[in-house]
Amino acid sequence: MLNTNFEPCDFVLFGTLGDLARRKLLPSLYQLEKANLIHEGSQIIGVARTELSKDEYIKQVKDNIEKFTGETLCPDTWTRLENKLEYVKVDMVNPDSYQAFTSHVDPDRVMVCYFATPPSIFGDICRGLKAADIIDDTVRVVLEKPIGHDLASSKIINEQVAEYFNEKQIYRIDHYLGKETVLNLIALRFANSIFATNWDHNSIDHVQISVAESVGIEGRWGYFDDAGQMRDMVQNHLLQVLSLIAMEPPATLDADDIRDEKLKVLKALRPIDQSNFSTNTVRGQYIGGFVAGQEVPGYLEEPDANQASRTETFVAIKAEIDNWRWAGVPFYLRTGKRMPAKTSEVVIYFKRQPHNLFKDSFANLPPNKLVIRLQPDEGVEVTVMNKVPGLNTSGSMDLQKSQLNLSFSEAFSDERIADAYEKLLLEVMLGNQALFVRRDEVEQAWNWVDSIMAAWQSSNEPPEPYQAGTWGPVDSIGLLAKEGRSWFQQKNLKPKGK
Ligand SMILES: NC(=O)C1=CN([C@@H]2O[C@H](COP(=O)(O)OP(=O)(O)OC[C@H]3O[C@@H](n4cnc5c(N)ncnc54)[C@H](OP(=O)(O)O)[C@@H]3O)[C@@H](O)[C@H]2O)C=CC1
Ligand SMILES: O=C1O[C@H](COP(=O)(O)O)[C@@H](O)[C@H](O)[C@H]1O
Repeated sequence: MLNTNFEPCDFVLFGTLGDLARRKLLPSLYQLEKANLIHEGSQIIGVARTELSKDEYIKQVKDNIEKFTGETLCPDTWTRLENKLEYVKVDMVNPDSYQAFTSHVDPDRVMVCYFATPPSIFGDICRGLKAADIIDDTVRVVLEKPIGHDLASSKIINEQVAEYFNEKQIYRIDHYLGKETVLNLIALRFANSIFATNWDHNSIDHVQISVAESVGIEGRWGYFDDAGQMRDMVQNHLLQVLSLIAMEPPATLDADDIRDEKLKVLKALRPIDQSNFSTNTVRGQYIGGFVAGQEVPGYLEEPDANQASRTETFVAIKAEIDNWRWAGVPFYLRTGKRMPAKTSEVVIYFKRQPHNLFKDSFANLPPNKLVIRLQPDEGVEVTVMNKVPGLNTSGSMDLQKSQLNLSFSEAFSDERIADAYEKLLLEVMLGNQALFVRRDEVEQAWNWVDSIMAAWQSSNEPPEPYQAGTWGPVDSIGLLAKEGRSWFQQKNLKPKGK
């Protein structure tokens, strides 16, 4: 993963006036500039179809950065960033209009083209770049998720881009791969022999991956209703996290070594189809309720809602990985909107001790748990049993469950936790693909998800309602309860928006 390619580049942001660019990408570029991580010779070229002067664009960028970072801008950082900004109006579906932008880019340096646009025009952008004769080996393209709607449509998009760029030039974003705590999964697993040697079916009973959101669909009915929680979260973020937890040790931290191992996990996922979906999946849709004491509407009462929608806003799945390491170890996945709090964690439940020496104080010794808090309150916690200090006359040893707790904000209080997009934008500028998803991974993930969605569709059953502000439909509790297990519950959670 080591890379010293810190060199000037032309960073071209297609869709610079859109929601993602305003909320995430431009604020992340500001933070990178603040940390002196954008080469002084680089420039940032915003592209959209609206007529704007450079000054108007710069003003919009400044307003958005202030709004979405919530910071008063550092004058020196802003001046450096402002001097790098340029705006070009391009109608991205018209190849002739790309000439407008050739005079702004330097053919002798790396060009990063970030496609923050609907995926339906990724192919048009590639064609336009070709028409303007600015494609060569130094161009990198960044593709936003979701890549397609299913396997077939993702193949079409991937093919369209592959006509112009080879896989080494393509950076597919999954912003979970830029989260510090997700990256830490690699460190935790492979830099600590205590975990590395206990990471399989001999030691682990089951794994839970939960990504709960307290927000609803944030005014994105059009996009979300077409996608649903399965395509929006499971196909990408949850399966990427699962792959990092379950993969074999890669030979090195090079991009393809890691991606080869993740792909093997995705290929080993046991198919869920019409024959087994009802015992292995639960889907839900929120109805009105209360989140953080505030009344919120149900999914079908959201603005622009189609009352007949059967789109799922919650998914729980029991996934199984058919390989040597994970035989018999369920991976329970759960994600939903309008849950009581925004909280994501991976919980590894180790197996119980084979024999209980402490029956007098603990009839059932609880299993050790490794809790990896992805967000918020990022950290790692191990639940252990220990002796309660003190003397007694009974001859028994009193035990107590305790936590070994590493909180990132306490342990690294001098370090700011960077937003995932900051990390990913930096990596693409450095030309490191390790944190980006390869085409075969995306397609394999779609393959698994498509089969579940087809089974749901053929069943013709609606999603199970759950009240906003709860942890999802009752059946999701049953998914674990029928196997004598229960979902991990974080304590002291504070509801928090996006
Ligand atoms: N928003 C989010 O939170 C997330 C978004 N994504 C993905 O990021 C991508 C962008 O999403 P988002 O920002 O929400 O989308 P928006 O619709 O808000 O923005 C799209 C941008 O693309 C430009 N655009 C669209 N069509 C054309 C065209 N024919 N010619 C020129 N410009 C065009 C628009 O320009 P103009 O403003 O001038 O009309 C606008 O700047 C999508 O692929 C989405 O799935 C992924 C994760 C989260
Ligand atoms: O990609 C997406 O992710 C967000 C959740 O991301 P997080 O970093 O806030 O956990 C989700 O709300 C959105 O619907 C989805 O498109």
